[in-house]
Amino acid sequence: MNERILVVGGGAIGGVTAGRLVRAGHDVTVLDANGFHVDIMNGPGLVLDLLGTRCRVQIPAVDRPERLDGQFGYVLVTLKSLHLDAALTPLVTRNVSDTYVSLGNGLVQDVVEEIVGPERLVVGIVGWGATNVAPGHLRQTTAAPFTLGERDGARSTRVTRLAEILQDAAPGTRVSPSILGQVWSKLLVNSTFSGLGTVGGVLYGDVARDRTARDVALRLWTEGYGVAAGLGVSLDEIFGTRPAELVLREPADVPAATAALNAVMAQVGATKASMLQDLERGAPTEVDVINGGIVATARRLGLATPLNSEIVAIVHEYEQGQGSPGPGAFERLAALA
Ligand SMILES: NC(=O)C1=CN([C@@H]2O[C@H](COP(=O)(O)OP(=O)(O)OC[C@H]3O[C@@H](n4cnc5c(N)ncnc54)[C@H](OP(=O)(O)O)[C@@H]3O)[C@@H](O)[C@H]2O)C=CC1
Ligand SMILES: CC(C)(CO)C(=O)C(=O)O
Repeated sequence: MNERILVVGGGAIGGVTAGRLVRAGHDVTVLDANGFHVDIMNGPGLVLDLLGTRCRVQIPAVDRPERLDGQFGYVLVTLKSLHLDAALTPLVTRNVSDTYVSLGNGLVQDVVEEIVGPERLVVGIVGWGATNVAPGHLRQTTAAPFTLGERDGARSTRVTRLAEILQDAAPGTRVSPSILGQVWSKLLVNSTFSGLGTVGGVLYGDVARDRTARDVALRLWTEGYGVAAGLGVSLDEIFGTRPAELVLREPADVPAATAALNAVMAQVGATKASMLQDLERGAPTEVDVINGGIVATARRLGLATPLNSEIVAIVHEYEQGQGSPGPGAFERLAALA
C-alpha cells in the first residue's frame, strides 16, 4: 500500500499535521501556495509551537503541483474552502492519488467530492485547533483527535490505515461509521462558537462567559440542531457531549444546557475561530460553508434559520470593511432571538 502522504495547504492544520507526521517518521510532502512558507519548510524548517513546546521541523514542500513527483497514497486536504477548486483540480488532472481526505470545516466534503469524485473521497474532521502565526511559524493551541470515515460508513482498509497513521499526529484518532453525524456535530460547534467568536472578536470560552452571547449560543445551537434533525442526520457525541444536551426546548432546559456548554468549553475554550483569524488578516472567511451551510440546507428543507443568516450577514459586512468584531454583535443577535 502506498503510504506517501501529500498535505495540500501547509497552514495551521496542514503544517502542524505534516510536522508531527514527519517527526514520527512518515513520508510526507506539503503543497502550499505560499512560496516563502515553502522555502522555510525546505530550509531551516517550520517553527512549531506544539501545545507549549517549541520545535523546528524540516518538511519536503513544493509551491505548485508541477513540482510534485510520483503518486501518493493519501492527499490530506487542509485548505480554506475558497481555495479547494484551484488547488485540487490540477491534482486530479495529474492523477496524483486515489484518496483525498476532506479535513476542512463546514460542509466542505460536498465541494471536495464534486472535484475529486465520490470514489476518491474520505471524510474527516479535525477536533484540535491551531493558529497560523506567520509564514514558517504555526501554533497548535488545543489537543483532540481527528475523526475519519467513508461516506457510506464502510470500515475500508484505506480509512483504517489512515487512522493508524494520523494517530501519530493526533492521538485518539478513530474511524466513525457515521461520519456525517460527526460532520454535523462539528458544524454545530463551528456555526455556534466560531460564528459567535468571530462576530464578537473573542475566544470560544469568552462566548460562554458573556451572558448575552451564551444565551444566543444556546439558541443558535438549537437552530442548527433542528436543521440536522430535519435532514435526518443522527448527531454524534462531540467533545464528550451529546449535541441534544445543548438544545433548548423550553426555559427549564437552560441550566442543563449551560452545564453541557461549559463541558464543551472545558475542552475547546481556548480556541480562536479560524474565521476570526481570517478577518484579522484581511482574508475572506469560510462563513458561507459554516453558518451559510446551515442556512442553505435549511432553505432546502423549508426551515427558518434567522440567527445563522444574521451571522452570515454580519461576517460579510466585516469582510467588506463595514464594522469590526465586537460585543455589539451579540446584542444585534439577541434582538432576533
Ligand atoms: N485553524 C484551526 O484551528 C482549524 C481549522 N480547520 C479547518 O481546516 C481548514 C484549513 O484551515 P487552516 O489550516 O486554519 O488554514 P490556513 O490558512 O492556516 O492554511 C491554509 C494554507 O493553504 C495555503 N493555500 C491557499 N491556497 C492554496 C492553493 N491553491 N494550493 C495550496 N495551498 C494553498 C494557504 O496559503 P496562504 O496563507 O498564502 O493563503 C495556507 O498556507 C479550514 O477549512 C479550517 O476551517 C479545522 C479545525 C481547526
Ligand atoms: C478549533 C476547532 C476544532 C474548534 O472546534 C475549529 O474547528 C476551529 O476553530 O475552526
